[in-house]
Amino acid sequence: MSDILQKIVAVKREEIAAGRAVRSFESWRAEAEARRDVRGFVAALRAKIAAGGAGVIAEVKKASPSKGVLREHFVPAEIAASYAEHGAACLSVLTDERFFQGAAAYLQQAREACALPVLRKDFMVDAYQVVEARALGADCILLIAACLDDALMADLEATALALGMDVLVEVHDGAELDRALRLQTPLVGINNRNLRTFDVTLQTTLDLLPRVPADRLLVTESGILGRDDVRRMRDAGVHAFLVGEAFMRAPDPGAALADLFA
Ligand SMILES: O=C(O)c1ccccc1NCC(=O)[C@H](O)[C@H](O)COP(=O)(O)O
Repeated sequence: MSDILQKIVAVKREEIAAGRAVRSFESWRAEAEARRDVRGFVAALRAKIAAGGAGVIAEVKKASPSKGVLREHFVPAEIAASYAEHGAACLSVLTDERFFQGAAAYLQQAREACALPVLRKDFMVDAYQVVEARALGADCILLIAACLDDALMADLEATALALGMDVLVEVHDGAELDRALRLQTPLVGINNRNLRTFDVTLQTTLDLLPRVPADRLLVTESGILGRDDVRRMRDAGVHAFLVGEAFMRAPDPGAALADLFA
């Protein structure tokens, strides 16, 4: 695991321990199970792609470890509404506070402002976070293969699927991809960002793409900044995109989405 992931995961474990002292797993799970409002994340992506468009997962992210603060005027509900108006398939909302200046409340505010399915973008290492995610309204969770061993990854996936959520499994190399393909989820994200160096290259997606079976839905993640990037990915057969920075730096994130994928 890279240094930054190790640091983030250590903080997550502290947060989970603190969370358990305030509210139990069973209490979150009961609230999660009582919700009957899951929005289909994979279905929304597939519908956009089937209609001939791009399946865009539009990110709501104030800051990141590699880039610092991306946006000063940061109102999640406003950003989410603009994304929905301009054709996003789904949202990704950072809920990590320490490293991304995110918040659980941002996920709730973004989801309430539109009808799009929402990914809880965080670093999941415990089923506690998964039941909490659904109780907050998340429709999908992120599992980062580099943070998880096979047994834990499968366990977190099972918890999410049992609650009706979708799962995006994220990989950065061939070994992680092999592990991800043992999961049930069809949704496989290839992160173009190397989390050791923070270098970003779309070549990562191009290199791993031939190894992704046709029944999986491949999402290219990170570093999609211009129309050339979109064209390069589409020409290679990639139709789903997770984009943050390019939208967050724009005055109107939704208008930037429409422009990027015009
Ligand atoms: O972006 C970082 O600095 C980072 C550091 C450690 C773990 C994850 C990190 N980023 C998460 C992401 O990969 C992006 O939020 C996502 O793929 C969107 O990327 P971009 O369009 O380049 O903002």
